[in-house]
Amino acid sequence: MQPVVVAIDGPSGSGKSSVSRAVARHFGYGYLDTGAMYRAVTVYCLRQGIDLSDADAVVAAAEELPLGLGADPDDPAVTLDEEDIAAAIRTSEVSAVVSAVATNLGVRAVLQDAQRELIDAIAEDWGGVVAEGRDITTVVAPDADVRVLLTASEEARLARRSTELHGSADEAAVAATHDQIVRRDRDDSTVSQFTEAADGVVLLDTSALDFDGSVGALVEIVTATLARAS
Ligand SMILES: Nc1ncnc2c1ncn2[C@@H]1O[C@H](COP(=O)(O)OP(=O)(O)O)[C@@H](O)[C@H]1O
Ligand SMILES: Nc1ccn([C@H]2C[C@H](O)[C@@H](COP(=O)(O)OP(=O)(O)O)O2)c(=O)n1
Repeated sequence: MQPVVVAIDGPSGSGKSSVSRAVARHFGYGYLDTGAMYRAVTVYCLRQGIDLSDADAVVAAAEELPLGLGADPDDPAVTLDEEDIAAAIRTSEVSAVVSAVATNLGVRAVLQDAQRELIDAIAEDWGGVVAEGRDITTVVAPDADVRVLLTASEEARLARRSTELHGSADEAAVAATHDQIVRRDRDDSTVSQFTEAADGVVLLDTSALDFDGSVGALVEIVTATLARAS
């Protein structure tokens, strides 16, 4: 059996990470969070005192990054030199500046190459991989067996992230989340196209779905696409 590659893209708060992990678990596949790689470069630069606006220095950091990524959807470990940085990459400080790294085209080239290798290796080890990010369906793995753009309305995405970070989706909490969703997507979309489904990419809008409904819908798309191809 050929290993299966499932590519998922989408804007912030659409549910890429959580839904992709659940879908990987369902099929027994490995999981790759490509956003964690941009975040890890950011943490590394902040710790080394590298100015994020110094494009060449940030590319050099991406090239020498001592990164470890676990593919287990139940425990997607992220390490730098063996140190667990899973929490460090998710701080608001990192979320606020990660787009400066993600819009560095030299960094993107380095990480995209690494992601292609990881996708092949994880798919081989696990029989399949669910890889998620912003440019997986279009640039990193355009030949993936299943390609899905996971979206949700800005309102739904703001409410989800706000609930996750602040435990509420009231007006103040949503306002505090605005930069993380709206400004960051605007910056990120200058280098990747993740607002409209490219040719051959299935659009899954989860605005009206709860978490389990989103997982079920994605499982159905994967199952149907693989059945059609066999
Ligand atoms: N369909 C959904 N309905 C409600 N909440 C969801 C749904 N999908 C994801 N979530 C929740 O929204 C938050 C953001 O999801 P996440 O997977 O981090 O999105 P992304 O990786 O696209 O930024 C998480 O707390 C997640 O549990
Ligand atoms: N394939 C990818 C993955 C992430 N990025 C960028 C976009 C984001 O600003 C950062 C972090 O991505 P991540 O998926 O962790 O972000 P969110 O979970 O949506 O908050 O990296 C990218 O440009 N290309």
